[in-house]
Amino acid sequence: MNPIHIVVAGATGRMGREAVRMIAGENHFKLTGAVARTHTGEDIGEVIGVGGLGIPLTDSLEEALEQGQPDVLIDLTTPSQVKRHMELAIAAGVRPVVGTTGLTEAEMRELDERCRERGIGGIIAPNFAIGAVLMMVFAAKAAKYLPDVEIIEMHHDQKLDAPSGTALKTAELISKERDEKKQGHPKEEETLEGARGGYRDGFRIHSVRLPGLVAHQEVLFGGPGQLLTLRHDSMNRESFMPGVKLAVEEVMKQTGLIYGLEKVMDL
Ligand SMILES: NC(=O)C1=CN([C@@H]2O[C@H](COP(=O)(O)OP(=O)(O)OC[C@H]3O[C@@H](n4cnc5c(N)ncnc54)[C@H](OP(=O)(O)O)[C@@H]3O)[C@@H](O)[C@H]2O)C=CC1
Ligand SMILES: O=C(O)C1=N[C@H](C(=O)O)C[C@H](O)C1
Repeated sequence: MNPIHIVVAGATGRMGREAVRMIAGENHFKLTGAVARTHTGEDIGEVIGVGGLGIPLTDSLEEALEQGQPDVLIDLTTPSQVKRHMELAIAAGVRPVVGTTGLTEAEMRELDERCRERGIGGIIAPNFAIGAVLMMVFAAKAAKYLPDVEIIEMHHDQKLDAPSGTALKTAELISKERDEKKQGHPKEEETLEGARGGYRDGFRIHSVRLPGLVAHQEVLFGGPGQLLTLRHDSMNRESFMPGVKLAVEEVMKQTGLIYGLEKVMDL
């Protein structure tokens, strides 16, 4: 079997360097390019401390796509770059596997059309940690029977977007399972702006940012006399790699853009 050729955008970042390590450790994956704004020309393996991989960093995804002829782009960059990267990849017939958060629903619809026109698959996974995907799916099931819910997501203080992609995806899955319901007291008033969090389909999402955190989420359900708490913790970025590997394997079999890893899992 030919290995799947992969370019990583954001290869020097917290997630990107884990992805490069994961690819280097899999016989059926081959790294063909690495993109970041810094360290141009340096070997990505040397930059992340795993020894030479023979892949120089470039600051141009266009160049990495042309030279490496990859099958898959793994994008782990920033909300401001991800759409342009996906457009470039799809136009070149390269399947995007995207962990970068911050794309709007309208942007995802447009990118889905582009994938279909090109006859290729793409996967956007707001969270690659298998445990986090299970938490989201379990939350949707719980919401059917315990419709009063609030989400608390907690991340490191370098995160650019709030709420997290995981919280938004959890909210979307919950909203599909329960009728819109306005929670809390009808006369409730905030005496401190933002105290009740962001409002979405009748419920609240709260974002915490602190040094020391990695990626954590609690989904709290309340009913008369009872509470159910679903919680997931990523202790490090290695936790996301089995999901990245699964997404790369699955994207080769799909057509159109898939939003959420649960759609390629047997759940
Ligand atoms: N789906 C999931 O499971 C997960 C998703 N994420 C998401 O992944 C993304 C990356 O997170 P994280 O690794 O923590 O971020 P980092 O800030 O650590 O890394 C960002 C990477 O993107 C590169 N980059 C930034 N701007 C550009 C640009 N204009 N062109 C090319 N490369 C660029 C940076 O390169 P340089 O250093 O040279 O600037 C760096 O390599 C975020 O959106 C985050 O929310 C994070 C964890 C899990
Ligand atoms: O920025 C992060 O770190 C993470 N981002 C994703 C999100 O927004 O949900 C996934 C994970 O929570 C880590």
